[in-house]
Amino acid sequence: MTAPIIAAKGLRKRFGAVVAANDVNVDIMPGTISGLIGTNGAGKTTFINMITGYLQPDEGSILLEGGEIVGLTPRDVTRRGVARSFQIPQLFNSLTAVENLTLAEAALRSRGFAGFAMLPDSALEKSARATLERFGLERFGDSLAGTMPEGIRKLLDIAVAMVARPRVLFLDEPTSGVSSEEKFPIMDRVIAATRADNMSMLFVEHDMEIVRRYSDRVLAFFEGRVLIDDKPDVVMNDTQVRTLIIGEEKAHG
Ligand SMILES: Nc1ncnc2c1ncn2[C@@H]1O[C@H](COP(=O)(O)OP(=O)(O)OP(=O)(O)O)[C@@H](O)[C@H]1O
Repeated sequence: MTAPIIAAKGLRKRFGAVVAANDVNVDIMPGTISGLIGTNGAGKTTFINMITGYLQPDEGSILLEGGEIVGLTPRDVTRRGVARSFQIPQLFNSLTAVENLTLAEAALRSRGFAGFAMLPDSALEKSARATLERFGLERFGDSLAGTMPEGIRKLLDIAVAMVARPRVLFLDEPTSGVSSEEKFPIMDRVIAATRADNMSMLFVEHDMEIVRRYSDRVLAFFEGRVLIDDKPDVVMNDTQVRTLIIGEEKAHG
């Protein structure tokens, strides 16, 4: 039997009276794409924050290929092969696309922002341009990140996360804030890159058409718990999911 690449067990997290994670158990299998859905405040971002080291769970364990990662810093989690994006792109707006990518790579290779010194490195630039090509962004190489359309910024932000060549990638609302015509091309690029590297990917998404089309399995969160974890059709047709989540998400999106 294949072992999960990530096994989250018994995760709990409270913020005062709010229980954001209430005994969350999730296995992520190698090479799979998981959609994560849930109402606003269901605990989706909290879950990603705990896995990627941005939040420490109050209780529970997160195993990456069998090794505990609770307690590691975000940087150390990234170094072990788990990358992420945020709801809002984390780009340097006054730098070009190539500079954003080379900076990310330099920072990974070095131990911090001493990486700035490595910006003119032609090998880094070549690698950045190859990444841009992979995402169909080559014509934006010399554009400033702050001047790009939102869909391009989202894609560039994901490309930056992938500089680490992660084995597992977490995307927090990769298509939020972009037009409905842009959503599918963005997902097509991201999924192609994910599959080409046999990466595991989990993405938070409010658009049910995107979830249905791109997920191998879907996790539905409600009030800090996993309501159901199954194939997309099973989850989408589940009565509780339809009543508690999909109805509300239609209004949301
Ligand atoms: N740092 C924090 N301090 C206090 N409360 C928080 C904090 N982070 C999250 N919460 C609360 O925990 C609950 C879960 O939040 P979370 O952001 O994980 O939900 P979500 O499912 O990602 O929602 P959305 O779809 O709106 O992004 C919410 O009630 C939220 O207000």
